[in-house]
Amino acid sequence: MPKVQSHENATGAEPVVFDNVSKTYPDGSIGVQDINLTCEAGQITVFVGPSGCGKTTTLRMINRMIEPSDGQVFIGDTDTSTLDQTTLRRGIGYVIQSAGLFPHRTIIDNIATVPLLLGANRRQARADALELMTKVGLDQDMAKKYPHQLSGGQQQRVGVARPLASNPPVLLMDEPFSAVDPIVRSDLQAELLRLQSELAKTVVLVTHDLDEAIMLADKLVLFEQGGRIAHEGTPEDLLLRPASAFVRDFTGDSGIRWLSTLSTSELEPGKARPVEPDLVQVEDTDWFLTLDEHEAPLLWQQREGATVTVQVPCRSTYTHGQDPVRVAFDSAVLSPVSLAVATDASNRFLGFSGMDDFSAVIAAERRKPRV
Ligand SMILES: Nc1ncnc2c1ncn2[C@@H]1O[C@H](COP(=O)(O)OP(=O)(O)OP(=O)(O)O)[C@@H](O)[C@H]1O
Repeated sequence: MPKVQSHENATGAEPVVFDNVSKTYPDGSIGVQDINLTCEAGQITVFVGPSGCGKTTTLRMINRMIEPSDGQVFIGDTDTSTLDQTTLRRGIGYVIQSAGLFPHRTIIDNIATVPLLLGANRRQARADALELMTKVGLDQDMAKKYPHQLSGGQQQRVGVARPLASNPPVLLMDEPFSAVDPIVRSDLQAELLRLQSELAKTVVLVTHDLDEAIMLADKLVLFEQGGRIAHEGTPEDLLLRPASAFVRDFTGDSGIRWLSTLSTSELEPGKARPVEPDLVQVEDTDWFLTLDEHEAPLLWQQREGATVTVQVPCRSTYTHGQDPVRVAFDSAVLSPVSLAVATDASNRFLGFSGMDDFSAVIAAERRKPRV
């Protein structure tokens, strides 16, 4: 986890600080009450919680799409209420669920919108936009296309690239990935983490998906009914040390979810005896794993001598050091010998990991001192 810091970080990102902030809507509805919270500079803070508990209200008070009724919101040392809204929003990127692109502008012009509005040189703005397309994983061939010619996931990548064009220190994301299918969604999540490791913005993100929150968050903020914060901390804090019964209920299956925060890099895949270039045996068993010509896992086989008696496809593997222990656990549960199949980033077979290996990682993690 990145080290917590409250002041401007090396990349110029600044913290967002809520000081006793409340919002009551004109009809008397309570949006949030007494929010005291720091979204640390250069980190991802994720708001989760049941519907109607104030996540979006809190997010939108940062760029003053919603004005607080009480209290102050700071970006760095600046009280946001002292800035005019245009100046404030220039420093804050905003990504929404449906990408919110201009339908009649090309992708490149969509991305370059804000720099052009601010008077940037057209050629430079477009060159920057092309570079950003690559950064968010979009093919530059798409530059001249219109939003409706792109898939939902591609549009959402443009939705992320557009605010980044003005290089804002703060990026707000309201359910950014909820309109796309699960596979695209996990690609976009991985892309966001990769981008963030490079850009280190102060990101504040709202999601309904607790697993997404656990994957992305440096700090998780769980809201509860009445617009109050039930618990804030690292994902591990919420999962293993819930502050209340509400937090415990909300984070159900917390032990399994916690495995999403543990790296597989401490596992040492083994237990495999090479038989032929494309065949390994699980040590001390009559089970074998066949490999294809690129050494990628292919089939589980049970053998009696040279006869294959059972054969099932190997459908679940984990990428060693890249996937979390939860993925390895899943692979073990789905394998006929209760062993996870480890591969390298090129999907080449590395070895097997078992429940005892996971237990060792969990025990080691539990022994680590808490800060
Ligand atoms: N414009 C408004 N006028 C009156 N009440 C509002 C308004 N916007 C939000 N609220 C109320 O404020 C509370 C918090 O709403 P908010 O949208 O912030 O919740 P949320 O946690 O983001 O919900 P969801 O997960 O459903 O998007 C709710 O009770 C909601 O009904």
